[in-house]
Amino acid sequence: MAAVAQALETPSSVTSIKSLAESSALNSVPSAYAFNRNPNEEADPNDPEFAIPIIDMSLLTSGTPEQRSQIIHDLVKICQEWGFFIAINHGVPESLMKAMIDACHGFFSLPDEEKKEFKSGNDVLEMFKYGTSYNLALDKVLLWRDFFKVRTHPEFYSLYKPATFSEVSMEFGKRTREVALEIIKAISESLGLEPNYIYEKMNMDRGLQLLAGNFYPPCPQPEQAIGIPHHTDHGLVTLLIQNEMTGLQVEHNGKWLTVNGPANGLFVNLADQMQILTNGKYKSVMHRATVNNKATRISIAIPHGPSVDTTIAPAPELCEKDGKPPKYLAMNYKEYIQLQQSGKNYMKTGSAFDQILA
Ligand SMILES: O=C(O)CCC(=O)C(=O)O
Ligand SMILES: [Fe+2]
Repeated sequence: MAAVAQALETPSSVTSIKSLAESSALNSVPSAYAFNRNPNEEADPNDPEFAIPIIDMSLLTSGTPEQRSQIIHDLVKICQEWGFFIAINHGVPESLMKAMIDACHGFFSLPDEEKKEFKSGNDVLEMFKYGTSYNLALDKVLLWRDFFKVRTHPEFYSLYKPATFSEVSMEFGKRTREVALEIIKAISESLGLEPNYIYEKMNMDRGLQLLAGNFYPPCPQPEQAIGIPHHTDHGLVTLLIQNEMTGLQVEHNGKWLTVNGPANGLFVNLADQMQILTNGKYKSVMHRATVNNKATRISIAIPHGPSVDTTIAPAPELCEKDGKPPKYLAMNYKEYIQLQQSGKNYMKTGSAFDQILA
C-alpha cells in the first residue's frame, strides 16, 4: 500500500512496476500511469488485409536459387507495405529461446534492491542498464513495464545475475545476429544492391546489437495503461521474442494490429536506419506494447544497427535508380540515437525522423 500511495504522490520514487503491481491494494491504474490508447483503432486480425507476412528463412539459407529469389521478391512488398514480418525456420533453437525468456524472468524476479545494482545513466550505449517506465525523470505518463538493456555486440556484456544469464545471452545473441545478418543480406538484394552492400556500408562487423528485456506485469485496467507507447526503433532491424502472452501491436494501414503468430517465430521489424538508407522506400514500422490483466508478459527485443560511428544517409545508388533526391540528412548513428532518446522525440512523435528531413 505504501508503494502505491508513494507512486501517486511522487512517481519518480517507483522502484519497479513489478512491486507496484504485486501490491494487493492495487485494483485500478494509479493516475501517474493513466494513458489513453484509443481502442477503436484496432485492426480485425481475421481480415485478410491484416494477415501478417511470414518469411521462411530456410528457403533463404538452403532453398533452391528459385526459392531464394522468390523470397527476395516477396521481401520488396513486405518491407514497403509493412516493415514487419514473422521469420520461421530461422535456426534459433526453441530451447534457447525458452532459456533466454527464463533467464530474463530470473532477472526480473530478483528483489528490487539487487536489480538496482544494474541501474545506470540514461545513455543507451552503456554496457547495461535497468529501470522502470522509460525515463523516470522525463516521463509525463509512466509506462507499465520494467526493462533492462545490455550491449551484446561489438563487445559482449552481460548482466551477472542470475548465474545462467551470461552463457544463455551469449549464445542467443550470436544466433539471433546470424538471422539478422541473413535478413540484411536478403534486403540488400531485394533493393537490387550487392548482397553485402548494407553490411559493408553500415560497418556491421562492428555493428551495435542490444538485448532489451521488457517485463509487463498484469494490469488491473489494461485499457487505461500502456507498456510502451508508439515508437519506431533506431537501428536497422529488430528481432523480438515473447513468452506465451501477446501484447506487441504494429501499425498497418492506419490501424493497430496485435501480433499473434506461429509459436517459435521471430518477430522482425525494420527500423529507422533502414528507412533512411533506402530513402524512405522501406518502412520503419510504428509499434507499441499493450498490457493485459491476466499474466505477466515478457518480451526480448534484439535491435541490430550500424556501428555507432557510422554516418547514415540515403544510398546514392538508390536515389539515382529511383530518380529521387535524398529525403534525409546524413547523420551519425550515435547522434541519431541520442536525438531519439532525448525525450523530445520519444514520447511525442515516437521517432526522430522529422528532425532530419532534408
Ligand atoms: O514488448 C514488445 O513487444 C515491444 C518492445 C519494443 O518495442 C522495444 O523494446 O523497443
Ligand atoms: Fe520497439
